[in-house]
Amino acid sequence: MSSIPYILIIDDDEAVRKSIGLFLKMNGFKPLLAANPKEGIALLSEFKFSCVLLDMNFKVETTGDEGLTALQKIKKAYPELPVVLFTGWGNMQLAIEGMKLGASDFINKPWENDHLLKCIKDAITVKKNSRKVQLPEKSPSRKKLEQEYDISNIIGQDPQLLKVLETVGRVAKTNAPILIMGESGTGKELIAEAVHNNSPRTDHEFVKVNLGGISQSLFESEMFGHKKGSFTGAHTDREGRFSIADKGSIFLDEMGELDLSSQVKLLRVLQERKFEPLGTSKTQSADFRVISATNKILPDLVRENKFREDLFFRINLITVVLPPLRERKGDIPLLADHFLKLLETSYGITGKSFAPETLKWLQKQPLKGNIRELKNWVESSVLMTTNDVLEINDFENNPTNIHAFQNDEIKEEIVPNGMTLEEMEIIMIKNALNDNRFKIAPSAKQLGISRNALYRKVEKYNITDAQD
Ligand SMILES: Nc1ncnc2c1ncn2[C@@H]1O[C@H](COP(=O)(O)OP(=O)(O)OP(=O)(O)O)[C@@H](O)[C@H]1O
Repeated sequence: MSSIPYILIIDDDEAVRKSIGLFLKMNGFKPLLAANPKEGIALLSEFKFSCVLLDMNFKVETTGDEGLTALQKIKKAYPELPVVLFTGWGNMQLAIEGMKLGASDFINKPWENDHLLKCIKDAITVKKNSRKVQLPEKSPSRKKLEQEYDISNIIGQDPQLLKVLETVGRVAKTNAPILIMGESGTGKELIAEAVHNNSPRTDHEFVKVNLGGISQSLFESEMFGHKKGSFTGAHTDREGRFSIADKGSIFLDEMGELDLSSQVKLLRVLQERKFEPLGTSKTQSADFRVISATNKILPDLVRENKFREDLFFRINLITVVLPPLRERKGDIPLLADHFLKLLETSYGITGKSFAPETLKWLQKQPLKGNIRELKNWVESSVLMTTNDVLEINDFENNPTNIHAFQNDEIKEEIVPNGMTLEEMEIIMIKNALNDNRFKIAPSAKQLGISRNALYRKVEKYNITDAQD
């Protein structure tokens, strides 16, 4: 039997059928053509297909009902078979209906061949057949995952996490957009990096954008770039984030914070991969993979009309949900040890360990800030104690890493051996920034210093993540 993947093309326009058929043939597929859903469904019972390309706009019927009915029939008879929809530009509602009924993806007409090819390949690899999270039924072993994927910096053995890692590794090689959901501090950014690092795009840029930190007025200039003089303050040309992400990945963090008018602009780029930098009418295009993250429940925002449904369906071909730390308590000792080791490598603090009861006690703490909170707590407690074996007391006396140092009196005896005051200051600043989403004002408040003082320190220590 031939291993060439069969693709079924259902479209009433003969020219479209033939041109796509030819293009797919040239790209190693075996296309079979059907002029209407009835013909298509008949072919499905004769051949084993890898994917169906289904037009939604048949000439006689422009409502798309015929396409939707065909989609339902196909998904009912062949639930595993990926179906990619063809919809007319502007008929987004139809695409959304289709995605809800289990379509893998949708392509707007007129289409670009390269994009079409990527969508088909992704649909086949991902085999997405519902809007539910695509997690494997059985949790894979950590060892096996490590043999296949580069995930060594993501600590944990919890079955929920391993399932997420399996999905991430499997889909990383596609171009499919991924939405990572999870509470703050659960490791969404780390997962986004893993997607990029395990993808063929790894030699190109991983561009991180905090959408929560971009105001409506700056969205276009930030994302699409601008020409010198295009607005007051545009003193030089500036490359936008999408352009920098060309051939790489763009990580859109805090997606749930994006205002509605910027959502429209984002949708257009994600659909067309084209944009115009401010101050120019020249259209630029870029080839990027989109990874989004949010700690909000996006479907709720969609229901409340705060997030566009079409954008939601555009970004979440694959959704992974990271469990909060309280649901994977078994990983707390592993994570705590990992953060201890990181301190060894970055700050030369050696010979420290946790008393077994300390680790048990940590597992019982609420840790609402998830892994970030655990990391900060471990770091600051290790820095503050003179004990080699960390006791519960070391954590209890240091309810948060920052508060212990808020009054300027840092006692000499609590400065760990071999560590300078400057090194401690850097850690404290980084922790405060981390706690406050890299925003200067609240971080300064937490540290008990003025904004300007924090600005100076950030500059002095070359801490790049801080934001206005
Ligand atoms: N599984 C893990 N193994 C090791 N470190 C982790 C893991 N998960 C998260 N971390 C660390 O915890 C901190 C918080 O993680 P990260 O920034 O990825 O969280 P997040 O979910 O993106 O948070 P937010 O929603 O606030 O942006 C980071 O320092 C990260 O390196």
